Amino acid sequence: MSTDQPRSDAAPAEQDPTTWVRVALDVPLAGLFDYRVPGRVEPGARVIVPFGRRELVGIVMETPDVPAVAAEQVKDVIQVLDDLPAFPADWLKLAAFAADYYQRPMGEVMLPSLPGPLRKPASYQGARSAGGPVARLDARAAKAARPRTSRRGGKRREEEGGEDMPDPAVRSPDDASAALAPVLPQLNEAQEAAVDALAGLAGFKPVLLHGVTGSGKTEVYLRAAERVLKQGRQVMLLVPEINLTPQLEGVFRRRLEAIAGPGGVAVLHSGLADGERLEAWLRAVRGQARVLLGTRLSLFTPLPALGLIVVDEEHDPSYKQQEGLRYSARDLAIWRARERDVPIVLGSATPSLESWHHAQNGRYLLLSLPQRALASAPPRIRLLDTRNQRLVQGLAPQLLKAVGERLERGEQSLIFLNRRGYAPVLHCDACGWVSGCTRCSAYMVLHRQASGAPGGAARHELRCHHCGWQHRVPAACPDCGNQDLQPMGRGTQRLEEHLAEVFPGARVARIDADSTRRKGSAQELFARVHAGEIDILVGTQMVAKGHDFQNLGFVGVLNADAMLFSHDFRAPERLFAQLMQVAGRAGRAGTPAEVYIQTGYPEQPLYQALIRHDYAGFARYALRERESAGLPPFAFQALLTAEARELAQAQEFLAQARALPERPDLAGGTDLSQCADLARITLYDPVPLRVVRVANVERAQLLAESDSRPVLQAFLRAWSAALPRLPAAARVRWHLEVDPLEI
Ligand SMILES: Nc1ncnc2c1ncn2[C@@H]1O[C@H](COP(=O)(O)OP(=O)(O)OP(=O)(O)O)[C@@H](O)[C@H]1O
Ligand SMILES: [Zn+2]
Repeated sequence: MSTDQPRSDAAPAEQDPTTWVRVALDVPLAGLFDYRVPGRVEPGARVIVPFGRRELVGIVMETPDVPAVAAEQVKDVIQVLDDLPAFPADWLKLAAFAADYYQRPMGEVMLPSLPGPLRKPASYQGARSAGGPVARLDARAAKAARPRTSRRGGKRREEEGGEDMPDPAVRSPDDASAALAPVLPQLNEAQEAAVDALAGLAGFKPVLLHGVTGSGKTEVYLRAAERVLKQGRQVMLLVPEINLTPQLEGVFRRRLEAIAGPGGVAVLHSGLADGERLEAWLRAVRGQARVLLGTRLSLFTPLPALGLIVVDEEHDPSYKQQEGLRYSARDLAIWRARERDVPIVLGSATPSLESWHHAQNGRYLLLSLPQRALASAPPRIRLLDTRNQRLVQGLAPQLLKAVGERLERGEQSLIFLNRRGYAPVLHCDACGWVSGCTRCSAYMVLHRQASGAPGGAARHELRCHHCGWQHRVPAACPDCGNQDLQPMGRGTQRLEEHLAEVFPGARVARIDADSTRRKGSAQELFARVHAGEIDILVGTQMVAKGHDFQNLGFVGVLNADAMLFSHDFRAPERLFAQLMQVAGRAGRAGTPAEVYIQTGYPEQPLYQALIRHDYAGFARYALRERESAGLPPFAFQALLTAEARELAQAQEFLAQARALPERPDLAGGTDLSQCADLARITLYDPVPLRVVRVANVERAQLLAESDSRPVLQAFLRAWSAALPRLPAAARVRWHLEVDPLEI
């Protein structure tokens, strides 16, 4: 072995027996890779291996008796990383399941799920590596903790029998609860019933906690979590986007650290620096943190004493990863709960139709919180029919009036518009020119840049939301020279500007992806809203999620109809959830609140269900439609997407993929009928994506469907293995998405 780390006590004279190891690597190639290592290595261990001209960190999956290729072709492992114990079997099994289910290589599941430093050979190499990132972190923690070790910490560390505890301040449940036990709110009847039902569960059981907005689902999670912590076990709490909801993080920390001790709650999300992520991950993996609170990526954290999983806002699309391993953290969480034989709670005011369907047919236990915890009534939702109205800057007069009234009463208003930028397109009245992106089949969006000097004129620029291309606003129409180019339509920036003009005394703020680009700025903006420093908030879907606003009396919704007639069959479900969620931000602390939705289609069943706050009615209607159309959850789907320089190439590849079941010759004789019940598989015609071209790449997709998940899975396994052999495969890039959320 060419390691530069002398192995501990192996006598050099005695030659270790060779072990063959089969290693998962994060490379876009299917399968595992064989290496040779002297001595014994367990599955689950990490190793550094040569791969082509690179060195990579991989994970040992198997130790076969003989290698898959001739022994003399097998290369040596460069280094066995023993700074962590081998990954446990249940974790390897989760990764294997995810890889198989989503049709991706094992290494692509496991390695990206680890904190960066653990998967970079460089963090173990060179003079300054000091035994690797884990050793460095532990050394730093031990140093920082030294002054305190003589007190409580010292004893505890001895008991644990190791110096590997970075946080010496972990307390036992008893002394913690005495010291900082928070005052718990008195549960209402429905909460009490839900908490009792959860306490009565033993082993795997998926529970759907359907609680209307503001009904106090958080309190139910907390009680359930506290119970599990008191049994000495760990809780995994998944949330959609933690950096947007620091308030929620605060509540969980305060309450659960009272039991799990300081350092007992680890928080993981993609906004953390490498070192922070490693530190939190390690605490969870070592069982020091007994609560893991995090976004979808936390799902893959090994947890030795897992006792409960909670998925908050389970309907949220951000649980689905949109690139690489396109997994659903919610779905994998259910699989993991089953494997570990622990309960899992899915919570939402607007559950996904999949989960609702399971709750209706008894596969999930349904628990309901039908009333708000603090307010006597839900907000009143009104539809403003925009058909016979004169809108000014897209706003109906009643809506402005409502904002004005709330202002006078000192209450906050939220105007929801799910379109960022100043205007979706710039336009020439004289010749009809519009600001198209040269690289994409989409418009360039007009954006206002933050003006330099206070009071200075705002500058505008054009940005493509698809490829990121930016350039200056042309001084004149590129086609006819007209100097009077006009913005068409409006986005959040223009709305913000207009509201500030209409209500000159009001403090107007905007929360969207642009205003929150800088790290920490979203938290700052939300903190200002919570502190009452904002009167009118303009925002995109970012403001709709989970925020517990205390003084929001009015919500106005613009442009909701845009999603009403989408070609995507899930659009109504998403729209209903979004509107219900954004409406649910109002009136949470008790004052009567109102929600106005501007629409040209007030008679639509979706809107009618919404004004009745009738999720169940909407779900019944939507599920009936899905069933009659044979759509999920009554069918199972996968989406094959191909990208190429020209659409025709992508289409050709998809056409071959579609023909493959009848034409085994297309992929060198792959007979798919041997692998799956083809009669139960439907392959639809390939279609171009709605935005066909992005950054000069053209895209098309093909939907595969079956009424049986196992049949679809068997088909996908064989199909995806054959796709690279199709004649048109060389000219395209393709990927397969199982259970796609957007079509
Ligand atoms: N039993 C209770 N007594 C008093 N206040 C409560 C109780 N339960 C919850 N609350 C308060 O009610 C408010 C709403 O609770 P929470 O934020 O958990 O709602 P939610 O169900 O998560 O809503 P959403 O789905 O809209 O996020 C919070 O301010 C919370 O502190
Ligand atoms: Zn573009």
